[in-house]
Parts: sequence; structure tokens; C-alpha cells
Amino acid sequence: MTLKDLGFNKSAQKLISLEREGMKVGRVIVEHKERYLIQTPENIYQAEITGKLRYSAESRADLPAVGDWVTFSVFDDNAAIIIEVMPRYSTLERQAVNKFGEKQIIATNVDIAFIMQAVDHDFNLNRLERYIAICKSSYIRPVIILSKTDLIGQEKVTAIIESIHKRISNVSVYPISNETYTGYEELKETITAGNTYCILGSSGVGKSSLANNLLNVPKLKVNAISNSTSKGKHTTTHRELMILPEGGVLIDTPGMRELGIAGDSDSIDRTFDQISILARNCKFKDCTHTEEPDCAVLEALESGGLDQSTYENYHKLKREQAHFSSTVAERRAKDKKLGKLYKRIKEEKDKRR
Ligand SMILES: Nc1nc2c(ncn2[C@@H]2O[C@H](COP(=O)(O)OP(=O)(O)OP(=O)(O)O)[C@@H](O)[C@H]2O)c(=O)[nH]1
Ligand SMILES: [Zn+2]
Repeated sequence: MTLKDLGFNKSAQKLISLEREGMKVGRVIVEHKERYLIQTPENIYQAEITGKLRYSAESRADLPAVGDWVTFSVFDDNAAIIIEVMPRYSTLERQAVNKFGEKQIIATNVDIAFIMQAVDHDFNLNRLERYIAICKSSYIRPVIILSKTDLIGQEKVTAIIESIHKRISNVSVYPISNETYTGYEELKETITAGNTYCILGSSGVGKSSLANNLLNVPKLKVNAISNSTSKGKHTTTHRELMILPEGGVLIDTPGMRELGIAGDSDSIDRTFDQISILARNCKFKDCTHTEEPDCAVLEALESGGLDQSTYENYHKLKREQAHFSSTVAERRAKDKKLGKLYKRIKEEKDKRR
């Protein structure tokens, strides 16, 4: 195995130097309560972080996450201490439920996300757009996978693909069936060594089935593994970062199951290409496309050149975004105010001495 097999590609090379004297470089494959498994081409290490790293971390985001490249040193046998988390070229995160609106990292250094929707009742263009927005704000390339094509006719599949292309540009769509393996050849051709992948989508769309099929895990074996882990055995078999047999790395963490919007508002604009192109012709540069005169977006909406649902989804995402960023901004402002207050109190004290 080489570092490339573990996903060390050009994007990583740009940020990460491997010249670390006396230290090892590896990739985090499991994170659980500040305990980690690190994989190198030769070995897997159980690791903790240095006290320095813990205390200098300003938030959870500064601690290692699955997908991170880290430097570490080894003391007896397989025990290791993580010294440094290397810079990330992409970060998949979600708005955590914690009170500060702090983002929670789901995985890092992911190149491509397979956004999965089933062609039966799960199919929903707004939700697709939402996932694409998440990917773009995370610097991850989205690819759409339509699953369960065995449940409907080819004509309907074609119609769904057309409806996607009408709303969403520059994203490839792969129709597959996990039952009949239809579409797998085309999909596998896009998977290349050195890249890291993840699968996003609602519950029940077939994410585990896809992962198992890509990993060539026989169905029976999946059950055997989950049985042994539920008995509380030490779970070295449990990995959240796996190497695909034909090359490429797949990350599957529990956090991927539920995602919200947590990104910059630009990413939404980038997703809604059509709207941003129209917006260039709005009279006002800061047009919100809601009530302004000479708004090119509203005009397109009226003339039918812009889909009503695209327009509504755009505003919905913007609102969520605004809500999210205001909580973070408010917190920052509060911290700043507190900081000033502490400083003033200290100054007053010093004066009195
Ligand atoms: N007919 C059909 N059924 C499928 C296909 N893919 C998955 N299923 C079935 O759909 C159900 C859910 O599949 P999973 O792979 O567990 O879906 P998931 O997205 O991992 O679901 P969560 O674990 O809840 O997130 C299972 O009963 C699968 O057998 C498919 O392509 N065609
Ligand atoms: Zn406008």
C-alpha cells in the first residue's frame, strides 16, 4: 500500500509536506471521543492527541477528524500520539445542534460526494440542490446517483434525469440499481485511485447497499460483522475510511446521515447558476430579488424563464443560511465584547494598584 492508495493526491500534496523528521504521517480512519485510529501504508495505530494540541484547539474543528492527514509519533508497539493535524483541502461539516451554532466536522479531505436519491418516492429536486450547495461550500465535487432504477421504467428514469439537467448544470448523473447492478460499470469508471469519496442522501435510499457493493462485501458478511460488534467486541473491524478494491477511498461516518446547510452564502449563488447569471442584469448590485425595481430575476420569473420552485428554493436556502451565520456572528461579537470588558476590568485593576 502507498500513501496514494490512502488518498494522498495532488490536492493534498499542495498543502502537505511529508518531510517530517522522526515523525510518521498517516490518515485518520476512525474518531471516537478523542481516540483515533490512524492508518499508514504499513500499519494501523491507536492514537490520542497531545495535551498541547487539545489545549491550543479553539474549537472542535481544530482537533483531528476522519479523513485528516496527521503527523504522529509512536511509543510502545501500536500506541501513538498525534502531534499535528495537517491543513485540509475540503471539510464536510454540518450545523451541530450545540448551542453556539458551531459547525461539526463530518469528514475531511473528501474529493467527491455521491449525492444519492432513489427514483421512487424519495426523489426531490429541492433536496438535491440543498446537497449540492453543501458540497460546493465544502469544496467537494458533487456527483448525483439515482438509485432503485429497477423500481420504475427506463422512460421515467430518463424523464427524471432530464428534470435534473434542466434545474442543475454541470453535475453528472448516474442511474443505478443496487439490486440488479445496473449502471455500476459506468459509475466505477469514474472512481479513481488517490481520490476520496463519500455518499450522502436520506435514509433508505441505498447508501449502505452502494458502499457494500463498491467494497465487494457479500451481504452475509455484513451481518456477521455487525453481530460481532454489537456484542461489544473490540472494534478494530470498524472503519470509517475504507480503501475500495479498484482504488479510491470511501469515507462513511455516522454524521453523514444527516446534513444541514453550513456554508458561505456564495456557495448558494454558485449552485443557482441561473439566478446568479440573471442577477448580473439587476439594477441594484445588492438586489435581493424580492421586491426591487428592474430585478432581472423577478422578470425572468414572470416571463417563465425561471422556474418558480428554483426561485423559492433559492430563498429558502438563503434564509437558512442567514439564520445560521447570524448565530455565529452574534457569538463572535459577544466574545469580542466580553474580551474588551475583561481587558477594561484588568486595566482598571492595574490602575488602582
Ligand atoms: N429495489 C431496490 N431496492 C434497493 C436498492 N438499493 C437499496 N435498496 C433497498 O432499500 C433499503 C434501504 O437500503 P440501504 O442501503 O440500507 O439504505 P441507506 O441509504 O443505507 O439507509 P440508512 O442506513 O437508513 O441511511 C434496503 O431494503 C435495500 O435492500 C435498489 O437499487 N433497488
Ligand atoms: Zn434582482
